Amino acid sequence: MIEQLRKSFGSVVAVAGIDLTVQAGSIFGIVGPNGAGKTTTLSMVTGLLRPDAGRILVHGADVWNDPVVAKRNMGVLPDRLRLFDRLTGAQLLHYSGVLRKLDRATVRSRSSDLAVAFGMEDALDRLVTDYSAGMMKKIALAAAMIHSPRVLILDEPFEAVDPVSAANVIEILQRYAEAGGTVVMSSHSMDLIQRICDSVAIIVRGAVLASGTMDEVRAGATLEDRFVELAGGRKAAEGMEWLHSFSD
Ligand SMILES: Nc1ncnc2c1ncn2[C@@H]1O[C@H](COP(=O)(O)OP(=O)(O)OP(=O)(O)O)[C@@H](O)[C@H]1O
Repeated sequence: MIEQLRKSFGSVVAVAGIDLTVQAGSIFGIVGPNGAGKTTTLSMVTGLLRPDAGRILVHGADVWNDPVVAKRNMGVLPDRLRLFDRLTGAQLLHYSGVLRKLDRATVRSRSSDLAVAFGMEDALDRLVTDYSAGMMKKIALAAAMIHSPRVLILDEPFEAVDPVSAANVIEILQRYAEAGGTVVMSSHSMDLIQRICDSVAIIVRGAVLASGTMDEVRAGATLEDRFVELAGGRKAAEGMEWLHSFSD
């Protein structure tokens, strides 16, 4: 649950008083135009960025007053991946599990399950720094899941991920939610959010313009149409004639 969350960077108001309630066992999507405040919101929710005001409760624990308990319940895929990329994929999963107090045997068996699920069996012995963008995303996602948290907070989880891997990840997330896990994810893919999320919030200029179940927010239209309508519509491609005048 997020209550009256606010954050400014100098004169830029990134998050202007956001309230959201996410039901346990649901997949909740956050969508919004570039610069709307999605990453800033998720960074505050995961304890990476201190809010100017507001409160975030994760299964009853306040992220900023009771961080150890709140963070125990969370698996996080941050926006800009800052991975320990001089490790191999296997080592990264190992340390992610051990830091979460899993024993070595559990880490080993979960790592191999995750490698199969994410199609990364052949990559685990290679350095993460040599991975492609999509592979980095997948290993970071695997690392976020290894301790079986109650809540997964995923910033753009499908960016750069190929369609087969994305389908596998979607199935994993759906089964996780059916078992009672909660997923909060941001994405620019309207089709994907519409297809897999139970509930959604549309954030524009740091404020929630619509939130609720997918059907409530869509209100008979597609999510993409509602998004474009609320985000201020499309700009006509006028005044760019120079682009068609080819400089050669
Ligand atoms: N560390 C920072 N310092 C200064 N301004 C910031 C910082 N982080 C974000 N902002 C500003 O806050 C606003 C919201 O940014 P944010 O990254 O949350 O947007 P977003 O919705 O995640 O966008 P995108 O879809 O492009 O990832 C933007 O105007 C951005 O320039």
